[in-house]
Amino acid sequence: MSIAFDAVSVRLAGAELVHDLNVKAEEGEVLGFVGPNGSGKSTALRCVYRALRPSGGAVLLDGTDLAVLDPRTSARSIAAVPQESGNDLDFTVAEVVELGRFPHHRGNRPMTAEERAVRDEAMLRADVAHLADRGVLSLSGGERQRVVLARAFAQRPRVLVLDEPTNHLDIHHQLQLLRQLRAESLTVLIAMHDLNLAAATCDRLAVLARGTVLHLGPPAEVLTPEVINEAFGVTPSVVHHPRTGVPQLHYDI
Ligand SMILES: Nc1ncnc2c1ncn2[C@@H]1O[C@H](COP(=O)(O)OP(=O)(O)OP(=O)(O)O)[C@@H](O)[C@H]1O
Repeated sequence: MSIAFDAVSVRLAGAELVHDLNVKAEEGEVLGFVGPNGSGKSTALRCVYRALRPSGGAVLLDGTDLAVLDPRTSARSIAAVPQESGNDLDFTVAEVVELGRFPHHRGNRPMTAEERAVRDEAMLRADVAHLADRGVLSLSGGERQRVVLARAFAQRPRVLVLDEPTNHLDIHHQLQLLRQLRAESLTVLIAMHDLNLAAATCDRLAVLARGTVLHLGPPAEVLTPEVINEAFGVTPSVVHHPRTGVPQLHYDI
């Protein structure tokens, strides 16, 4: 499924946080959102997983305005790994991951064996199966992040929205997640601060600044010293990965 921001703007507390946002992730594409702090990445993504409603324009799921879909319907297609999960109840890991099945349920039926298998597979994929019976409040930051990821996998979405999903993960789990995202036929919207990992992961990057897209294109086109300087006010040296050819940025400290 595709996701498009069609002239999206977001006003909150009298400020325009996002404006004139026009970008479309095609089915199966990994689209990265990069940009300085406060540039509107999270605000834009929150409109896709419906934590925020655009004040102008629309977010389109395969051409349909999300605003006309009931939340449970869109949640069958769109899963999110937000920056903060807001989960401060001491559920077990298995219980939190089960919540991912909620949009697919009718009423309060107990989980079927098939549903449990989906949950268990999601826990394995996010490497939290060994934590299934632990309370989430007792987990480390990275473990908790992987539980939220498992919940999103359990949702079996067509579109996955991830806001800085690697910020608590060790390098092993960062690479595991980013490889998984590339291997799936999911449409992925991902906000990232690590531009080198973004270059290796994303088909295209949207560079945001001051609430709108400054540049959009494949990593090799947008990760140039000029664009990085324009967006972040620092000038990197750009080299290319010796095996993959992906652009990688280095900085003088
Ligand atoms: N609820 C709110 N009310 C007022 N301003 C807000 C609100 N939420 C976000 N903002 C402001 O909107 C701007 C964009 O925030 P957003 O979180 O989208 O940026 P970001 O690009 O994700 O930043 P970061 O890289 O720091 O995570 C920021 O200046 C932020 O302070």
